[in-house]
Amino acid sequence: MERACPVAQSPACTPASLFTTLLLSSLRHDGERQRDDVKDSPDAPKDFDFIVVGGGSAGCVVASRLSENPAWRVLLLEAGPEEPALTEVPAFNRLFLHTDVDWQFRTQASGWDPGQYVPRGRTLGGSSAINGMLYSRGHPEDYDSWERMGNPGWAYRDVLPFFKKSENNHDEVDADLHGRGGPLDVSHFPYRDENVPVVLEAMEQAGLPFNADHTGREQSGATLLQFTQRDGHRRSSNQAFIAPVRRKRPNLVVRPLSPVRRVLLDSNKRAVGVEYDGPHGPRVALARREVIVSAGALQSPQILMLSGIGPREHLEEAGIAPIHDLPAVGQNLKDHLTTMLTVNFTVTKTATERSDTLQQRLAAYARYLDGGHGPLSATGVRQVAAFFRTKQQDGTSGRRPLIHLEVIGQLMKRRGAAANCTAPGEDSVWYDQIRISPVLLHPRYSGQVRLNTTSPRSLPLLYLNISLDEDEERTWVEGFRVAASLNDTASFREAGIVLDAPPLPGCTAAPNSDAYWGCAGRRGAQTWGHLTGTCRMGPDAAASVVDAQLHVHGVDGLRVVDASVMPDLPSGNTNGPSIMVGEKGAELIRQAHWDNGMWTDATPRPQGHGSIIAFCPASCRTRG
Ligand SMILES: Cc1cc2nc3c(=O)[nH]c(=O)nc-3n(C[C@H](O)[C@H](O)[C@H](O)COP(=O)(O)OP(=O)(O)OC[C@H]3O[C@@H](n4cnc5c(N)ncnc54)[C@H](O)[C@@H]3O)c2cc1C
Repeated sequence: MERACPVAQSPACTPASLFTTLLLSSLRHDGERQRDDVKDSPDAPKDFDFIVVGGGSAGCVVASRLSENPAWRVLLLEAGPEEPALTEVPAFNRLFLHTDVDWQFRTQASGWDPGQYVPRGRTLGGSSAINGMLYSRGHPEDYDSWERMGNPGWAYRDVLPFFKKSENNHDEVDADLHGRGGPLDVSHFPYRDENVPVVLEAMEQAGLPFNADHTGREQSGATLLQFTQRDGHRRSSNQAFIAPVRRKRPNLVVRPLSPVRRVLLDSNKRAVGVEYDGPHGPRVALARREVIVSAGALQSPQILMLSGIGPREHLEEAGIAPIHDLPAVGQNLKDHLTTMLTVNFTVTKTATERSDTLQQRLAAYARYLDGGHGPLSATGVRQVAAFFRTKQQDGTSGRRPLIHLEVIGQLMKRRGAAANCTAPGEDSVWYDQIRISPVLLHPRYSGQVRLNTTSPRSLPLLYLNISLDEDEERTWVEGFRVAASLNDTASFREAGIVLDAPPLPGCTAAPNSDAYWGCAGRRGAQTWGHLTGTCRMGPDAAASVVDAQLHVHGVDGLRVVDASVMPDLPSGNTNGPSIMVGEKGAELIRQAHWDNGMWTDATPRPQGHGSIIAFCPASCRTRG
């Protein structure tokens, strides 16, 4: 996930900076997307029907869907800035890591994890603005198991309509399973990297049959992935759900650069508003109906805890007065497990377009600017993946896969114009190495999120607790072995793509042995950015945070709607599922305020600030 060079920070990156500036000036301009709603003066109205905290994958959906009703005033508060224009270039999907639109979390050492960087989007669009854009849903059995955990309404048959509702699929796909006409464009990239068919063929030769649609009836197999993009331009949740309606809906107020400090509760444990830092100072906004927390799996539990909702002992130890004891807040942090020490193949022939010369690079930029064509409109060989069940699963009844093979291009040799710096995206679209990571989709361990300080500005502490039992290690090693077996295929031989498995520092085992791959997994173990589960959905307030309606147990007028509510990981990337949670959450909210064809007004408007100040510091009483 690491970017090779900090673009626009050193003179060495000048060519990259030049190109990005050129592109930037040709793409839509950030300023155009701003509206008066950004101006958050103390006199601005502060009463809303709904307040959505966090404008990420799920939050943008919730705010967009709720504001479809012109009678409801909806406030969307996002901690980060407007989405930068360059996020739309697929090849630059790693450009924004380590920048100010990335929260740049670090984990605490725990289990096999010595401490590592964890990216998260900090901008309108959230992580969907900086992610790899891969569209996945996981397996139908994932959602059936959510229902079996005590969450009625979350089985596959129930969530499928919400996946379809969002989707505007442009490819030839089964209409029973895919949507057309939704706000979120999904399709294959328009540009096909030369090695895409080579890797797909190698996978088939290695026993992974081609599957035309891994989000269809069957997930397993080698596949050409679909992405949240249209004509070579990223479609973040912001681009899909907020940007098209933002100017048209006076009842939707979007405030970037407005981190929420906490949810305000009245003395009946009812959420009545939020306290936040606007660009022009501290503010309070009030919600007549509900507050919806959509700040993602790391910050939704942080906001709940800062609001006094969480494990009593931890809150007291952190110096927060507990208002509602909810032990599961911040627990059950789950993620897919990948590795930095991947199965690497050297591309020995010139099998991919290289940025060897300035002319080639300029040509690529020109092709992109002319309607989104060429290598910059895609993510190189990353368009291919495979999902499969392992031998460990033989004889078991479930069909969901345990391994995802992720394929990435990487530029190892710096040549020609690229010698100065690996420009944004070049490492994925002009590469001389193919890296395959076997991703473990259902590791059993779980971590936690804890408060670091009482300041909303300080990032919470993350413990991944990575560790596998012997069974899981065997499964993972099988993933490495299948990836390495591509070396024995005619497809790779003919294309001159050769396994490169050198001795690994700290691993004594013979290269390409099971022990060698086991060591690569253990030493390279890292997050895949699919953090979920910290406000887990379930029926029991002792073991979960929200119920199947996404209400926080024991608190009125407060829901969590984002990846944090997932009670278990889906068997695939989590952006599509987070957007589905947003769609379903918005519908649950809509139904709760809809009675006999009338919008209900059952929720009493809070009377001034009288009921809130019990939990509001003196400073907040004077705020606008
Ligand atoms: C680098 C990376 C690559 C990934 N690649 C893929 C991929 O290719 N495909 C895929 O399906 N998934 C991918 N994912 C995962 C996927 O993007 C996430 O699972 C999904 O976006 C989570 O959605 P969310 O709504 O829960 O949180 P987010 O989208 O992270 O949104 C949370 C939002 O809340 C805001 N926020 C936080 N605290 C506050 C506060 N106090 N006040 C106001 N706002 C706040 C944040 O700034 C953010 O905008 C990737 C993730 C990362 C980080």
